[in-house]
Amino acid sequence: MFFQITKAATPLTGCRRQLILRSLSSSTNNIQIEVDNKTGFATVSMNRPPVNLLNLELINSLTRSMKEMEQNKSRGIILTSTSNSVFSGGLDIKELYRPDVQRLREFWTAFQDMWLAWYGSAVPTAALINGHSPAGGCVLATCCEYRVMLPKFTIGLNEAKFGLVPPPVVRISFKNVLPLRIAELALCQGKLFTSNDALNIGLIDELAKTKEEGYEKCVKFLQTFRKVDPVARSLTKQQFRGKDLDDLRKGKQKDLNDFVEHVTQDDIQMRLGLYLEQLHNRKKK
Ligand SMILES: CC/C=C\C/C=C\C/C=C\C=C\CC(=O)SCCNC(=O)CCNC(=O)[C@H](O)C(C)(C)COP(=O)(O)OP(=O)(O)OC[C@H]1O[C@@H](n2cnc3c(N)ncnc32)[C@H](O)[C@@H]1OP(=O)(O)O
Repeated sequence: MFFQITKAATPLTGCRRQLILRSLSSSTNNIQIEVDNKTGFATVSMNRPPVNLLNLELINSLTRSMKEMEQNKSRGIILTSTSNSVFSGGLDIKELYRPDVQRLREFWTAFQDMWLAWYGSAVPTAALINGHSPAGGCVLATCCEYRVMLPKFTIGLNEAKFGLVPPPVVRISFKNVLPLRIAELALCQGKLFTSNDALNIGLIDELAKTKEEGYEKCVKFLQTFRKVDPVARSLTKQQFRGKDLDDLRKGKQKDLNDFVEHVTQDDIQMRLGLYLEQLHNRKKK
């Protein structure tokens, strides 16, 4: 059992009573889970300040949360973050830079497993994108079935901008949401879309002015399945996503080997080092 249950009012929905489930599995408390008493929907909030970078521990917590909620027969999940300005800053590049190869392998295997768990989840999912969502953040959002985003943030796959080739597991869910031509162009350009542009191309489904409004829109989406048989719903989703999931399951080892080979190249290490430096110095200029 990973979670302890306590009752509390939630910052998300004012005075509505919710069950707050806190992860006990991780000493870092990098995920918070709240279950709405009324709807039975769970809100999973990434909580790794300052910008919810996906390191090995956060990735594992996300996978475990999904498995736990599936076992508990959750009726719907809303993925968001505790930050006011960032949904997730994507992969923690420190995991990729000058890596211990054993940990790098563990890291990428964990990322593959997280993607399989969220993209293939039996439970309906919605992303409440309450901040910037580049790269790995966009992957998580596109694994969900519906996306509601707050204004004036950015979302997209920007890997090409800093010299990385997005691996299949990064591309697939993006391709599942967008027309192929738009997806191809955006990936080749390493483009980050503003919330408005993301709405216009269909990368997100709705805009919301506030987190509370976004939450209500996600709830409304999840409620569209209220009268649908959950097994039929889940099997239908599997029919759409099954090939993508099978391809990764079958190609997992090759994908891992390609990833490690690519990331550990001298040229890629140099680019990663420069990018980290650039991020660190961004605000000093
Ligand atoms: C054949 C092919 C086979 C294999 C292919 C192999 C490899 C491809 C592999 C990888 C795929 C990767 C997907 C990814 O997710 S890569 C990560 C991409 N993420 C980004 O580019 C986001 C960068 N960050 C930002 O733009 C901003 O930080 C922000 C908009 C998310 C938030 O801005 P803020 O102003 O709120 O916060 P900052 O001050 O900028 O950041 C705080 C702190 O965090 C550091 N940081 C930010 N992002 C990262 C990161 N992704 N990794 C590591 N560190 C990061 C930043 O430097 C600050 O730290 P310091 O205060 O400077 O110490």
